[in-house]
Amino acid sequence: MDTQPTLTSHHPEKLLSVVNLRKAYGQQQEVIKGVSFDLYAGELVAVIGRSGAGKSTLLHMLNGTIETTAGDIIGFAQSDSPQHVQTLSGQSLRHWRATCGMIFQDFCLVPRLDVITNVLLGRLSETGIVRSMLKLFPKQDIERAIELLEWTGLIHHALQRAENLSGGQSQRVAIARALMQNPRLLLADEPVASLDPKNTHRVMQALKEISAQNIGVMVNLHSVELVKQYCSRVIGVSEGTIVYDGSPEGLTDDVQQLIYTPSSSAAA
Ligand SMILES: Nc1ncnc2c1ncn2[C@@H]1O[C@H](COP(=O)(O)OP(=O)(O)OP(=O)(O)O)[C@@H](O)[C@H]1O
Repeated sequence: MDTQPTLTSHHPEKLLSVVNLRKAYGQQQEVIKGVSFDLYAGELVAVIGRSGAGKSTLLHMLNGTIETTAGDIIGFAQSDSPQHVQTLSGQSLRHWRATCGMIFQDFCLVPRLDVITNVLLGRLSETGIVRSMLKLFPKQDIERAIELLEWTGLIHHALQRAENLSGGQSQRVAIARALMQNPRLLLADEPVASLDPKNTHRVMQALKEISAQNIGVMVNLHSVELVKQYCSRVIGVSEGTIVYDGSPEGLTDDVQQLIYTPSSSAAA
């Protein structure tokens, strides 16, 4: 599974600074209410909280698929000067989204295309739609896709249609597709929510290996057990604010109550 160079450093590279971030959908109340944190290369950060706490909204704002209402998201992941993600548009936004790969609960594969083409579609922004549809992928991209399918254990399914894969296999293809962009950050929105225990562990193990390759990984999870088993850091969100940011070992019963109990019942 040695597909990317391992870099070690005593000063982890900062990939992202989130400063006082806020989000309200339309005229509704804010669902993210002034959130700040930094994200570093090599971290596997879990975001946990009750349903509706704002976890998905947060992740989607980081890669620019949901607009922010206020605050700043500063990306350091591209080699040049820091970028204010919420001000990006057009090609620079597409470039940021490639730097900041994303996977989802429902995989978002193209069911009728074969597995390797789905992986290669991770390079769509570079290859272009016409070349991609005609499967005119550069040789080095095909080699990289094969490498990633070997790493995920799915090389024997490379020519099979994606619609015939199990949920766990589909999620691993989605991870491979995200890695085709050579991201510095990987955002995973409830990637194991629909998976059985065995596949859940396979996907979590894959995310851990990706973070060990000096990529910053941020994952929305509902299981504290998985957080403790796999993650290096956990951010607890309650009603749009961060109420805990620290090690998984620090998730005591009191801290979990703070994260998972609605403020109205906590006050009662
Ligand atoms: N497009 C939208 N328009 C209006 N409100 C929205 C929209 N998307 C999310 N919300 C609301 O924002 C709040 C936060 O939703 P979000 O999906 O970010 O929470 P979550 O913590 O990811 O929840 P879950 O764990 O159930 O996925 C919820 O109250 C939700 O109803």
